[in-house]
This record gives sequence, structure tokens and C-alpha cells, in this order.
Amino acid sequence: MTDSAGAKPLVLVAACALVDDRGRVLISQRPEGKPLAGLWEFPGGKLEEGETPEHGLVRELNEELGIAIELTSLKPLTFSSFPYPDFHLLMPIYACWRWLGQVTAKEGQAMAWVSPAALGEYAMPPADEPLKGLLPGLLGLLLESAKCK
Ligand SMILES: Nc1nc2c([nH]c(=O)n2[C@@H]2O[C@H](COP(=O)(O)OP(=O)(O)OP(=O)(O)O)[C@@H](O)[C@H]2O)c(=O)[nH]1
Ligand SMILES: [Mg+2]
Repeated sequence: MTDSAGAKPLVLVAACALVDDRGRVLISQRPEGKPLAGLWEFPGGKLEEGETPEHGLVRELNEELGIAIELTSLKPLTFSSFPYPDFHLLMPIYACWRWLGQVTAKEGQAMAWVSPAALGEYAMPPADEPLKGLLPGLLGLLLESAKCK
């Protein structure tokens, strides 16, 4: 797929703010050798051909963190749409309060549980910058409006 403005490929990535029982969210550090290495991001990854965002995210979180998530536990939160130099990123972001298994760094990545209000202290990809200020409020709204836990 291309976006008509710049004829760059549109890359679909699904990501997740996993929230623990203390209200902290999980971020992990992109490993050496990958683009944007060293930056902190929300777990997730590129969707495969024919995959829904929810199925792709369940697969990615199992691969990266070793946890199992029910599709209905993924709550749409917001999205990022960002023009990287060689592709356009479209990234739906979900929140999730329920999963099975212990969160484990399956790919050797550094991980941190951080208060949403402290995300500003971490260097994140440019597509994530606007999310830093939004996340605390959005997570609070979602929790108030739905039974997410
Ligand atoms: N997972 C994730 N990717 C993000 C975030 N922000 C952001 O710009 N991205 C970009 O989205 C793309 C996701 O790529 P990825 O490397 O995680 O994809 P992946 O898990 O499928 O890995 P792979 O391509 O090595 O198989 C990267 O270009 C990454 O920089 C984020 O918060 N989380
Ligand atoms: Mg990934």
C-alpha cells in the first residue's frame, strides 16, 4: 500500500500499553541492530498479511513477552500516524489490563514498568512523542468508562 501524498509504503504496526495492578505501563527498549535502537517503545510489531490488529498484537505479545491475551482484553486506546522518511507508520495502540503468564523479555530486550506520567523521562520514537502527554488521561478515561480490569 502507498499513501498518495508521498508514495511511501504504509506500515501497519499494532502496539499495546500493558497496565499492571499499580497502574504502570510496560515499555521495552529496541535492541541494537534494529532501526531506532535504544529507544523505548510499547510492545508490539508489524502486522502480517491478512492479520487483524488484535490477532497480530496477541501474536507479537506472545513472541516478545511470553504472555497470552484474549482478543477481548485488548481495549482500543488511540493511534499514531507518523511520516518516517521511508515509510508511513499507522499504529493502533491498545490498552490491556488482563493477561496470562509472567511478562518475560523473550528477545533479551530491556523492559521497564513506568507510571504513565513518567513516560516523558524516556527517549521514545518520534511517533510516540505525542502519546506521552495523552496516555495518563486516556487510560483514566478508558478505565472509568468500561470494565477493563
Ligand atoms: N512496537 C512498536 N513499534 C513502534 C513504536 N513506535 C514506533 O515508531 N514504532 C515503529 O514501528 C515499527 C515496528 O517494528 P518492529 O521492529 O517492532 O516490528 P516487529 O516487532 O514486527 O519486528 P521485526 O520487524 O524485527 O520482525 C518500527 O519501525 C518501529 O520503530 C512503538 O511504540 N512500539
Ligand atoms: Mg516489535
